[in-house]
Amino acid sequence: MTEPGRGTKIAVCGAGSVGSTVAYAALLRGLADEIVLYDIATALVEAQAGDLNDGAAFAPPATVVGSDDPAACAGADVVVMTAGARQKPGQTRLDLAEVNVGIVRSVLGSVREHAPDAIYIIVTNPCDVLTYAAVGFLELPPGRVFGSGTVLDTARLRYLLSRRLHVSTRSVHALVAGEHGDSEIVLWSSANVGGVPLAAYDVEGRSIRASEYAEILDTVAGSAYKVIEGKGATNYAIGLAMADIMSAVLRDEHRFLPVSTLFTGQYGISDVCLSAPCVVGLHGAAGPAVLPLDATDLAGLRASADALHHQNRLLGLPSFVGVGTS
Ligand SMILES: NC(=O)C1=CN([C@@H]2O[C@H](COP(=O)(O)OP(=O)(O)OC[C@H]3O[C@@H](n4cnc5c(N)ncnc54)[C@H](O)[C@@H]3O)[C@@H](O)[C@H]2O)C=CC1
Ligand SMILES: CC(=O)C(=O)O
Repeated sequence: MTEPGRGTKIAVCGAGSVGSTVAYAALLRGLADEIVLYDIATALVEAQAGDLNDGAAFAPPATVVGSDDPAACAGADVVVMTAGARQKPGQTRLDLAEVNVGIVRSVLGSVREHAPDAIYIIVTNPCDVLTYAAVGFLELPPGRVFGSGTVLDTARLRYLLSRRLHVSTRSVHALVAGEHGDSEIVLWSSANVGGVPLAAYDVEGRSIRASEYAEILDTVAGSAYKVIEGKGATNYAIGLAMADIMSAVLRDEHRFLPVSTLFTGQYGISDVCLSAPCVVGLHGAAGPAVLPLDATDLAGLRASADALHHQNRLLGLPSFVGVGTS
């Protein structure tokens, strides 16, 4: 592992709820020496950076810069894309696709000129569609462009299962895969608690029955809708999730994380970005790894891929298989 925060630079595009919370979480974790917030809203981005710098006495040493100039992202090791429209109550993530494809293309098109060697992580929704688009137009090897994917959804699932089973979230090993959105699935066949397969887990009368799976998935997939209904946006959990992903990159942790990457035949899925566990480190995201799934999980993953594939075609995104794979 590399030392954290030695000459490292993170650039966060978009200084709204998500971008500012990602910067805050990165600051508290001591992930970089310099954190740049870039946004077209000049007053907002300067205010967010000023507010974060005012907390310097309480965090590991780092400088936060706020700028409306993409050149401020020059030399970044990691670029996090959060700029763009967010869901209004009742909207799905896919409803944002058309407007956000244009924003991601214009923002990352200019940032790439200044940060050609960075790892690019897409958070803006719909995360998988935008990751697919970005893999194409950034023309970088696919592993250097990936989406935050279902890392957040997986955290939501682990939290929910941990409450029901009265165990630490850290002892729950269960993954959400597929779309970061309505067609996501839980990989029930590989879920375990403290090494015990979830289906066989029964401690102090606490267990999860297969009959509860659908309701648990609904709760996990509905989590963002509920938060957005109440406060207009989600920001804290994605901020923490992004700090974890950036730590895996900058500290070269080689961690398995369910991030969104271009599939090239894994699970019989090609030419679409969605989440399955990938090894994340300084190189970006390698994979996805192919887990032994049962027929139900495999069918669910393929159905999620089909939904995203359909969306990519509706948007007229060209097929990018073979681009930047060297
Ligand atoms: N992947 C995930 O797990 C999650 C994704 N999101 C997504 O993150 C995105 C951002 O959400 P919020 O921060 O809540 O929205 P927000 O509205 O608070 O912030 C968006 C920011 O983007 C900036 N922006 C817009 N166009 C720009 C451009 N062309 N260049 C530079 N900056 C530009 C705006 O000025 C604004 O400050 C949304 O698409 C949301 O759906 C949110 C939570 C979780
Ligand atoms: C908004 C969103 O994508 C989430 O919180 O999952």
